[in-house]
Amino acid sequence: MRNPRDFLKPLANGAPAPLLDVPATPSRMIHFFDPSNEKMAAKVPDIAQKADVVLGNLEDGVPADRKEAARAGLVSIANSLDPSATLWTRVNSLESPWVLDDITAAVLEAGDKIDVIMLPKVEGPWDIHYADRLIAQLEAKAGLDRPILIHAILETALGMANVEEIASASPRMQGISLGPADLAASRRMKTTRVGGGHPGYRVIDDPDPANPEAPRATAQQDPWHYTLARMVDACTATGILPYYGPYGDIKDVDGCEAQFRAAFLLGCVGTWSLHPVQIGIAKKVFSPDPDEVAFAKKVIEAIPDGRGVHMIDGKMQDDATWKQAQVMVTLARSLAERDPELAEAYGL
Ligand SMILES: CC(=O)SCCNC(=O)CCNC(=O)[C@H](O)C(C)(C)COP(=O)(O)OP(=O)(O)OC[C@H]1O[C@@H](n2cnc3c(N)ncnc32)[C@H](O)[C@@H]1OP(=O)(O)O
Ligand SMILES: O=CC(=O)O
Ligand SMILES: [Mg+2]
Repeated sequence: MRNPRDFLKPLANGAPAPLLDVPATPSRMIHFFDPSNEKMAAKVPDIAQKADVVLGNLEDGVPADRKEAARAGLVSIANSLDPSATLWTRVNSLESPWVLDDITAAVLEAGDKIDVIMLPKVEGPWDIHYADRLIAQLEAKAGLDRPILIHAILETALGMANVEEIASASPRMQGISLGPADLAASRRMKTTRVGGGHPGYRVIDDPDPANPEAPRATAQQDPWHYTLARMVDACTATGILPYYGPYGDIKDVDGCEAQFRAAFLLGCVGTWSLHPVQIGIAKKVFSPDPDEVAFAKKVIEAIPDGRGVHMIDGKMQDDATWKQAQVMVTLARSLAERDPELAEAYGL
């Protein structure tokens, strides 16, 4: 049991007070880079002008002999990046030999520049409680005046079983991303991919009794549907934000767009981009379609108080569709405030 009156008190003397609400700044794409890779790191200042969030990755993808260089690179980039950029980091997992130094360096040496620490392989609320207290102690030591938030990656079967408790573990929680590669391994799924579908995971029409030899229509299904839908509910129910995650087939831009769109339609606010080409895909998908926004505006204008039943363009609209229209227009407005091109496309 935790005393609810203590929920918004800092976990260490001198640490900043927790936030009541997750900041609603756009995070349609969290662009990953390896801070130990000089070529990639050199591109970050430019990429930070295009991507909503840039993330210095210290975990998987960074070889063991470059973990320290990646940590040092993160601190150096944090302290030289344009302050208008939004910087996150992904630290190594909690059982690794690097994570204590990762979190310590991120908070003590760049804590005023890093908004969110992404924690991989979170298995239950105990992992969040550990990181929560540690970050509070370090924030107090660094004299920070705003809390650094935690973003969990959902990538083990146990984490999946505890997703609601993870989402509600602390007011420091910002959101959760799906980690389809590690989750597939943890679940013993028989795949060798980073996210996306699989040609073997499909449904097929029944045979035609009149013509049993005729070809049967078949279609690939989304193996992440259950996971994403449950994650979206856990996040939304607790006031934090849900994200898709990585799509590893960089050259398959259509597959990437389809996977991102499925996540967007289910309620995710953003995704990861692993390669510069995925930034544009994420921007296109996670910014609502101008035609949908125009229809949503029409619904709101036609039903200013959101009540009753109405026919608009041949479709029944009532209190519930009015709320959907509000979701669409609120998102469009928040993006339009920062992006003149979208403001024009949405007429906002
Ligand atoms: C399951 C998980 O945990 S996913 C998260 C961990 N993985 C990652 O973060 C992967 C990040 N991305 C990458 O490492 C790379 O994009 C790769 C390995 C997938 C592909 O890299 P490449 O084969 O070099 O791609 P490509 O040749 O198209 O790159 C073109 C340019 O973009 C740069 N680039 C590629 N990815 C990135 C990136 N994420 N950020 C910045 N620059 C990048 C390359 O350095 C290259 O630069 P150059 O033109 O100066 O030589
Ligand atoms: O970390 C991401 C994953 O898919 O695993
Ligand atoms: Mg992973």
